[in-house]
Amino acid sequence: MTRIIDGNEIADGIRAELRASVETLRDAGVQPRLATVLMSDDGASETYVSMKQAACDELGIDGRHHEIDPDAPADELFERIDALNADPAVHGILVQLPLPDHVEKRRVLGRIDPTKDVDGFHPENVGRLVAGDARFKPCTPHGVQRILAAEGIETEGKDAVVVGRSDIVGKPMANLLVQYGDGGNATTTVCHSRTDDLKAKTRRADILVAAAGVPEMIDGDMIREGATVIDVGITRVDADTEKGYELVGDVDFESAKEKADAITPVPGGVGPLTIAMLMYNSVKATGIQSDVAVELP
Ligand SMILES: NC(=O)C1=CN([C@@H]2O[C@H](COP(=O)(O)OP(=O)(O)OC[C@H]3O[C@@H](n4cnc5c(N)ncnc54)[C@H](OP(=O)(O)O)[C@@H]3O)[C@@H](O)[C@H]2O)C=CC1
Ligand SMILES: Nc1nc(=O)c2c([nH]1)NC[C@@H]1CN(c3ccc(C(=O)N[C@@H](CCC(=O)O)C(=O)O)cc3)C=[N+]21
Repeated sequence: MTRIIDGNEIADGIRAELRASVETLRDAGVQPRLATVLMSDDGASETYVSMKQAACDELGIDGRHHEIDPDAPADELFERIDALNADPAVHGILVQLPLPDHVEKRRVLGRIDPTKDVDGFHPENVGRLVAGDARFKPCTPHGVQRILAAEGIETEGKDAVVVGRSDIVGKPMANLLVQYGDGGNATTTVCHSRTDDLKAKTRRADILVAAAGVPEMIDGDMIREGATVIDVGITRVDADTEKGYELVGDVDFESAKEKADAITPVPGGVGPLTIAMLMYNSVKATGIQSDVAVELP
């Protein structure tokens, strides 16, 4: 029987433990605070940011939301980041991506204080991750690692294939899978839009992570019998539903389920873990900055 992995359940468990970590900090007189910054009027981005704020509320983290007009000059965003960096009461800063075209992503990510960089996208944190000394693991790949661990799926010695090489999902995912230690030691292949004969690569995967953002591009025929399939992709597709859209993953769930031993659905798979691991990094950042020893799940 194919196992349908319940991301909400795994995320609930992590959040429950994080609540105790937040208590420890508050008992020590430290109120964890996460600033989210949105410079976009995209509906999906607005939804994600409000979900992050709701997760903060649930855990007792003080979530402060900042909005910047998408037409404003980039300097307005830089000045806001500088102010948040300088505010000792703010422990975590997340600038929601994507940003408007006139704002250079690299300059933004490099401007955030690396000890407050709860996304783990600052070059210092990327470097630490690659060097095997991660401070903040990027939330989505970290969440995928937690799913594999929770499901008892061993990575050591396995063939892992990641479809996608973005800075926020594909590259850090591949990096975690190839690291020494638990959740790593996999033989890892990274595929992208220029990959020749993608199917030949994905069919070798014991663990397949799909993060291309192309709805249902991975079907059962591209999956090895018995594989674990992790679907990171989320695309809003127009549909006759209350919201006017539905969420579609990169994996054709019905045909993939016939081949996979375990598979994540969309929604209810990786997404909830992304939010849980953002909370994890926010608690970790607070501990680092306040010098309070805090246990993390
Ligand atoms: N569940 C969650 O928590 C999250 C979900 N997402 C979702 O994951 C998906 C990926 O996000 P993100 O990494 O930011 O996206 P990007 O668009 O930044 O990257 C997509 C990657 O997929 C590759 N790709 C695109 N088309 C193909 C193809 N036909 N075959 C092989 N590779 C392909 C691209 O290749 P190339 O580099 O050559 O262009 C690129 O490397 C999106 O659907 C996004 O919404 C993202 C973050 C969190
Ligand atoms: N700086 C930055 N950090 C991010 O972590 C970041 C970002 N920018 N930009 C966009 C992507 C996307 N992302 C998701 C978070 C939660 C769900 C999630 O919880 N999804 C639910 C469903 C959500 C819904 O109903 O729309 C699920 O899959 O079950 C999905 C995607 C974080 N991202």
